[in-house]
Amino acid sequence: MKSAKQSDVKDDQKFTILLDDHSLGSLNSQIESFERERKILLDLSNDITKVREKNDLISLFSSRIKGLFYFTHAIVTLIDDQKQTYTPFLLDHTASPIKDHSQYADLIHAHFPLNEPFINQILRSDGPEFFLLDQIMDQPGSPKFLRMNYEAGIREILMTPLRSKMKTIGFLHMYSDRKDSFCKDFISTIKGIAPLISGAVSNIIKNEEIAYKERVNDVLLSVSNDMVTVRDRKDLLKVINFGLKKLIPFTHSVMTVLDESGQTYNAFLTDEESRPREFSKYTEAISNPFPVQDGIYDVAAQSGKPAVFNMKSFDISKAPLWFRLNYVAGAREMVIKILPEQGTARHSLILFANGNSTFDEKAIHIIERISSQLSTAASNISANEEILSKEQEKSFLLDFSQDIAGVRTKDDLEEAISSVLQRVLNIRLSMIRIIEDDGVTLSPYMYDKNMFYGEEPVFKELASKNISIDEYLTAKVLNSKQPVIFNIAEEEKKGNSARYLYFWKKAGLKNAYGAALRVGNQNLGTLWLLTDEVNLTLLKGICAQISIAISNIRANEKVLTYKKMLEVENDHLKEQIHTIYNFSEIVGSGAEMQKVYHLISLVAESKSSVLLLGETGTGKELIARAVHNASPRKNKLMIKINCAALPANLIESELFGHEKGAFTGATDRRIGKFELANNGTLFLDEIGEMPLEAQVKLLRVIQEKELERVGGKNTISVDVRIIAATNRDLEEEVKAGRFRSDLFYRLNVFPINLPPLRDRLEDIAPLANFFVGRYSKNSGRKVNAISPGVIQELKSYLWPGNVRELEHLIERSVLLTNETVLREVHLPKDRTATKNEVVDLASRTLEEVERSYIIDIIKRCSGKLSGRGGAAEYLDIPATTLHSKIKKLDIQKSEYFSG
Ligand SMILES: Nc1ncnc2c1ncn2[C@@H]1O[C@H](COP(=O)(O)OP(=O)(O)OP(=O)(O)O)[C@@H](O)[C@H]1O
Repeated sequence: MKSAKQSDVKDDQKFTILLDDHSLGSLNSQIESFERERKILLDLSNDITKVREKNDLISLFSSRIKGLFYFTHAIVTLIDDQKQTYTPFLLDHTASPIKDHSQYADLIHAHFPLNEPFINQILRSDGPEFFLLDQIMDQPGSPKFLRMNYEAGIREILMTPLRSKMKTIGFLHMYSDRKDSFCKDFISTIKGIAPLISGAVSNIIKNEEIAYKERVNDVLLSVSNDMVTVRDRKDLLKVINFGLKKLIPFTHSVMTVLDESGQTYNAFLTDEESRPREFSKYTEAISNPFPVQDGIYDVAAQSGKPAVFNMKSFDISKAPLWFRLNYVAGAREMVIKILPEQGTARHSLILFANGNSTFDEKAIHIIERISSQLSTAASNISANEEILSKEQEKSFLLDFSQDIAGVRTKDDLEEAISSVLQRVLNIRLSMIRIIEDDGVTLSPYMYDKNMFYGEEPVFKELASKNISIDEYLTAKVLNSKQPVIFNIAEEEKKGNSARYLYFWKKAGLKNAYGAALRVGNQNLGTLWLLTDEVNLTLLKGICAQISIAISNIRANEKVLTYKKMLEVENDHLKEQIHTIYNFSEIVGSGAEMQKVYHLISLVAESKSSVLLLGETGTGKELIARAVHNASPRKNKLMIKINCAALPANLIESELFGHEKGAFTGATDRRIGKFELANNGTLFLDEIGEMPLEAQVKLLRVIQEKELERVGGKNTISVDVRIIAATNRDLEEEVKAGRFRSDLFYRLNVFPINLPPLRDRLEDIAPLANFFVGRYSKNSGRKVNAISPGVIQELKSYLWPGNVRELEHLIERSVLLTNETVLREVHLPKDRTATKNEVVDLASRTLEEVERSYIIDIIKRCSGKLSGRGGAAEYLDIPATTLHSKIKKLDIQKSEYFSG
C-alpha cells in the first residue's frame, strides 16, 4: 500500500524549494497553481453558502475539484457515535458508477461499523489517506461498498476524515477509476479543503437538526390540536395515521386496551391500512383477548419506554396470533409503548414497519412525547363510549320494559323476546327453563323452535325433558349472581352436557350465556342465550325484566287455573248441596242396613279404598257420600265420575286433565277430576264399565299417587281417596278378562254389599213414607200417609230397581192422587222373579224353591195369610191350600216374622 503520508508535502519544505531553486518560472507556475487552488476554494466556499439541497454540496464540490484533478465521484459519510457506525450522508448519485446496482438503495441507508482496520487507519490519520481498492476490499471487516465500487471499475479511494471541534464527524470519500489519480497536489488540496467541507457538513447537520426539530414540533402541535377534537376511535386513528406518520414511517398501527383484571389485552383500535385485514383469522385476532404475559406486552410494560422488537428474532410459532398475522403480512419491526395510566383503562400503541431501524432514537422520542396525549384521548374515548353505551343500555331497557309491561301471556313474551333479543341484539334464545313447584326440577318453558334447522325433532325431544337443578351448567348459573359465559369449545373439551353442546355448536356461535331468572332472591329458572358477544349489564337488565314477566304470567296462569277450578268446584258444590238436600237422611234401620252402617263407621275415618257392591238403585252413591261425609275429608270435594258414561277417547283427559293444545279441540287447559278431588274423595261409579285401557292408567295413578295431564310435562302429586261402586260381579268380570285383577284387588280393600230392597222388607214402609213426604212437599200435594193396603202391595213386590224404583213409583203415585192418603200405586204388571232368582232356582229342589218362595211371599204380606193383601191371594191359591202347604213344608212363624 502506498501511504498518503509519503506524498504529503510539508509547507516549510515548499518554502525551502523556493529558496533553493530560485527558478522564477517554477515559482510562477506554483503561484499560478496556488492562485487556481485559492480561486477554486474561494468559489467553493461561496458555492457552499448557496447550497439549498444538502446533496448539492457534494455535486458542487465535485465539479469544482474536477476542474483541477481527475476523480470519478465523491460522497460524505457521517459517524453515528451511539451506534459506532458511519452511514452515507451526502451523495452524488449521478456520478456514482454503482448507482444502478441492485443493492444501491440499501447501501445508501446502511450503517458500517467504525471498528475495522480500514476505518481505524483513517480515524488515526490527520489528513487524507489513499488506498488501492484491490488491496483493502477483501480485508476482514472491509465495508462491502469497496468491492461494489471495484466491480464497477473504481481502483483508488482517498478517504479524508472530516473534523469539527476536534471530533471526527464523518469522512469524505473520493473515488477514481484511474491509477495514480490522487497525486501529491491533489491530496494537499483536499487536505486544505477538508476543514471547509467539515464546516459545511456540520452546518448542514445543525440545520437539519433544527429543521427536524421544527418539523417535529409543528407536527406534534397539529397532532395535539387534532387530539383535542378526537371524539371516537376513528378520529384517533386518523390523527395517528395522518399526524404521526409524517414523523415516523410506520406501515400501520394498533392500539390495545387492558381488561379490568389486568390479565389480558384486546385490540382497541385497528388500522384500515393493516394488511393482516386480508387474512381470515384477522377477526379472531382483533376480538380475542391475549394474555399480558406473552413476552411482548409484559416486556414493554416493564421497560416503561417504547419497546422496539425485531420481529424476525421471535419464534413465530409461539408468538400471539396478531403478531403472527402481521409478520406474515410483511412486518419486520415493531414498537410498543404502554401508554401512561389514565383512570382504569390502560392503552398501548403498537406501530409496525416492514424494514429494520425504522424505530430509531428519534422515533422513540416522538412516541414518548405523544404518549400522554394519546393516552388521554384513548381514555376519553373509552369514557365516552361507556357513557354512550350506558345511555343506550338505559334507553334499550326502558323500551324493553315497556314491551314487557304489556305482556300478559307466554305468547306475548315469546314475541317480545324474539323481537328484542333477536332482531335488536342479534341474540338467539336457546331456552328458558322454570323451576317446578318441587324446587328441584326445571321444566322447559320457552325455546327458539327454528334455531336448529333440520334437527328440530331431536332438539325438541331433548328440550322437552326436565332437568335437575344440580345439573352441572344449571347449578353454575343458579349459584351465580352474574350471567355466566360458557365458551362452547371449552365446555365441549370438558365433556359437559354433550348433547346440548352439540346443538349450541350447531348454531355456529362461540359462546352460550346462562343467567338465572330471579324475582328478589328467589330463583325462578334459567335463561340460555347464544351469541358471540353481549353486554353483561344489559343482559342482567333483560333477565330481570323477563323474570318479572314470567312470574306475572305464571301468577296470571295460576289465577286463571284457580278461577277455573273454583268454577268447577262451584258446580260440584251445587251438585253436592243438591245431593245433600236429597240424601240428608239414609232411610232404613233394618238389620241389613245396620250391617252397612257398621261397616261405614269402621272404614270412614281411614284413607282406604271402599268398593260398594249392590244392584242398581240400592243406594251406592248415597252410601259413598255417607262414607265421605263421615271421613276427615268431609270439608273437601267428593268428585263423582260415572265410568259408564265416559266417552272412550276422553277418559284420560276427564280423569287427569289436559294442557292447552294437547290434542285437537283442547283449546284450554283443563283440570282433571283426579286433581279436582285432591285431598278429597273420588267416587268412581259403575267402575265395572271402565274400558281396560283406562283401568291401567287408573291403577297407575292410584298406586303412584301422581299423574300427568294429557300433553303435560310435569307430574302432579295427588292425595285422593277412592270409593268405587258397581252393580256387576267384579270377580266374574275379572275371570272373564273384562276387569283387571290388579285393579280389582286395589279397589276391593273394603267391600260393602248393599242389600237389595226385596231383602229389606222392614225398610219398605219407612222409605215409602219418606218419599211421600218429599214428593208431596215438592209437588205441593197434601199427601201425608199411605194406606196399609198399599204398604202390603209394596212389600210383596220384588223391586228389581230397588230404592230408586220405589222412589219413582211414589213420586208418580203422589202426582196421580188427590187424596191425603196414598191408596193406590201403579206397580208393573210383570211380577216374575228376577234373573238372579232364576239362576238360584236351578240349584235347588222343587220343594226347597216352593218353601222359600212361600216364606218370602208371607214375609212380604207381613205375615198375613188370608184375605185381601194376604199371601194366599198373592199366591193365587185358596187359604186352606196355603195352610196345608205350610204344614207340609214345616214353615215356622219365626221364619216369616224374622225381620
Ligand atoms: N236408604 C235410602 N234412603 C233414602 N233414599 C235412598 C236410599 N237408598 C237409595 N235411595 C235413593 O234411591 C235412588 C238411587 O240411589 P243411588 O243412586 O244411590 O243408587 P245406586 O246403587 O248408586 O244406583 P246405580 O247402581 O243405578 O247407580 C237415589 O235417588 C237415592 O236417593
